[in-house]
Amino acid sequence: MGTAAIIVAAGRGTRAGGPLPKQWQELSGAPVVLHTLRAFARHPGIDQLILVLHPDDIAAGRAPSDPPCTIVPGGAERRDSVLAGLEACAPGTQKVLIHDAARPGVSAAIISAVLAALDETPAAAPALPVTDALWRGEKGRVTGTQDRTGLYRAQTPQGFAYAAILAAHRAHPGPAADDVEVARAAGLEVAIVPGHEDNLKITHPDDFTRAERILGAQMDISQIDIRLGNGYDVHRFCEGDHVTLCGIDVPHERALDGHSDADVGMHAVTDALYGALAQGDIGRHFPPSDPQWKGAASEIFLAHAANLAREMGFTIGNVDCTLVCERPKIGPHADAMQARMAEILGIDPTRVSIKATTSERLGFTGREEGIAALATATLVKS
Ligand SMILES: Nc1ccn([C@@H]2O[C@H](COP(=O)(O)OP(=O)(O)OP(=O)(O)O)[C@@H](O)[C@H]2O)c(=O)n1
Ligand SMILES: C[C@](O)(CO)[C@H](O)COP(=O)(O)O
Repeated sequence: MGTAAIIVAAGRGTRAGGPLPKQWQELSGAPVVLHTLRAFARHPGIDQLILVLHPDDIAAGRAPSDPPCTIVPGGAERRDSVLAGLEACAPGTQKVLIHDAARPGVSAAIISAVLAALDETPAAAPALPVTDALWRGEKGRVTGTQDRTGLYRAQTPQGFAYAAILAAHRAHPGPAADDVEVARAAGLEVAIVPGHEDNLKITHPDDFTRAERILGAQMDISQIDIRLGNGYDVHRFCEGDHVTLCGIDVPHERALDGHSDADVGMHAVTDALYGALAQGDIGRHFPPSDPQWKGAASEIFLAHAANLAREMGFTIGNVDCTLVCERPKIGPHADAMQARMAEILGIDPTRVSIKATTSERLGFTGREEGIAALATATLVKS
């Protein structure tokens, strides 16, 4: 529990406007605050994550459950929220990073740079040198110029030796623009590490468009958790007049034998999802020894696997299923199977592929003793 990250998200975002405080508005498919939390959750140097929320947002049930974090009610001013977060750090905390939820574009490189600088100084923060000319102005007129030498634009995460910043915050008498100001008032030396333009603080309505662009560009493969799973299943033929494949009843002179409805395609896709999640297989979640699953519709299994994926924070990228049989012919039913599978999975049909092959009359499928199915599924968490 050596290094904590405190994400302050208890402001009301009045300057940004919108139907919800800025940290709850959607950006690239997730609330701003979730992008920020994930950036710290996936950094290997962070041991504990503390999220400071407005009490109204906690009461409204907005606190996220994934990534796992300690939820703390914030205060009226930013520094009240920071102090609440500091007080909630686990015993033994050595270093702490304090970051605005409103900066979702923070990179792993900035987090690493601040952490590394803390090995040398009790405080460190990212900043960018001012590059524009600076004026003073009044009533729409320039009234003077300001030398920009030695001026920086401060960003977060601002990092500190934990005990030192806790004591500094507890002792600080008045307002403070940021935690560096509090640290300096307590006499701490603060190192400057390079900030980045992409680490912008969403403050005004236009900033959402910029932040969306930045997050879109940042979504590189190294930041996305992609899981691949495979599934394989076989059911033998028995007496009957139809087979159920990928949720569709297909007329046939035989049926498939099984404990459930023997939907071999749906079972393979279900196992591919469980496999991608490293959560075993259908048998583990729905034991064949349990009589309640006798003759069960396989969509129960598929829906369970899809919901489990969502609960674990994944979206289903795609599924691809190959049915192996000489007969019945799958082609005429493939579109209906695709639509039904997509409906159960809760995804767009363009993400579902159902295809078939014969085995050239070789083996048990070639001899029409049964049907086999193979499936692949991808899951994505960003
Ligand atoms: N009482 C407060 C005020 C601010 N913050 C957080 O501090 C960060 C930086 O503050 P700012 O950008 O000023 O956010 P708001 O106070 O929400 O914005 P505004 O001033 O426009 O209302 C934000 O992530 C904000 O949620 C906080 O945790 N508690
Ligand atoms: C902490 C900060 O993000 C550093 O730039 C900034 O001071 C927050 O400013 P605000 O006045 O709360 O918008």
